[in-house]
Amino acid sequence: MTLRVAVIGATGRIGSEAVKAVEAAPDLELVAALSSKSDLAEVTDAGAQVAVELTHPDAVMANLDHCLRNGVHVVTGTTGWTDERLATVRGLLAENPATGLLIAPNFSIGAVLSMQFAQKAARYFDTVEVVELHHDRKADAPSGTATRTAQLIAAARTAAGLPRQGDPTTHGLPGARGADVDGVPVHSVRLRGLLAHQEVLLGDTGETLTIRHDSLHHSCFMPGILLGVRRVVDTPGLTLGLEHFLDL
Ligand SMILES: NC(=O)C1=CN([C@@H]2O[C@H](COP(=O)(O)OP(=O)(O)OC[C@H]3O[C@@H](n4cnc5c(N)ncnc54)[C@H](OP(=O)(O)O)[C@@H]3O)[C@@H](O)[C@H]2O)C=CC1
Ligand SMILES: O=C(O)C1=N[C@H](C(=O)O)C[C@H](O)C1
Repeated sequence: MTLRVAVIGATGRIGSEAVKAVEAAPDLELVAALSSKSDLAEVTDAGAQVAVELTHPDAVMANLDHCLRNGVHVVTGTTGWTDERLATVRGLLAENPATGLLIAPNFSIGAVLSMQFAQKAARYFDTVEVVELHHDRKADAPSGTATRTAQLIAAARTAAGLPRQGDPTTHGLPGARGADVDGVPVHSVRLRGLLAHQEVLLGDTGETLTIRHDSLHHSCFMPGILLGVRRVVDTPGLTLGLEHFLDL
């Protein structure tokens, strides 16, 4: 029995790669491929069981609303998540309890591992900052990955009883110290030629630790997307992060 899959955002940088990956998977069948010009009804009309949603922070909520209300499981990597947005999708899922939603800030196995390593290291270093570097067409900053990484680090620091780290800056330009994500400074670089890269810099007396990950091609996200598609159908409710589908 093959799983019927729709890709929403099929003309995009990652969506076009996802189309190829789904088509190449023997256990999956691509039944719809949508762009910004498509009607969302194509997902349901095609009988999709799972939608892979890779669009834009302005579009994701309407796409999830349509899919979840119609019992279509969703795997999304689109960014722009806030507590309010998460509360909205939790509400939608409560109304459709048999349906699964995976929100993955990053589908690359290496990126997921680097986030886990950073979370593990966080308690041992008094100071930590995140630098993310992306291509020059990216709509959101900080990246979804960097935001999630900083949140995981901040939670680990709190659990270990570490205080919020101080900032010695008394003279500076606005933005020079990056965005504050739960007390962790996050710096965003946008540069033509890059794809997606991140460094977590941890420092304490006499030593630093740098955890770096580089995505060099969109193919790196495909094993994670395919894993998400196969697992989400048996995982009702919200799963936040691909790590929950990995045997880490
Ligand atoms: N979680 C992860 O591992 C990854 C996540 N991402 C995230 O995925 C998202 C897409 O990234 P990327 O592929 O680079 O973006 P692109 O701009 O290349 O592609 C966006 C896609 O979404 C479609 N789209 C845009 N607006 C709408 C809309 N209102 N309704 C329906 N479809 C729409 C576009 O259609 P059209 O061609 O018609 O404009 C296009 O197919 C971003 O949020 C990015 O951060 C990216 C890589 C990895
Ligand atoms: O826009 C991108 O390209 C990416 N977006 C995701 C993010 O914001 O973290 C994942 C990856 O970094 C690529």
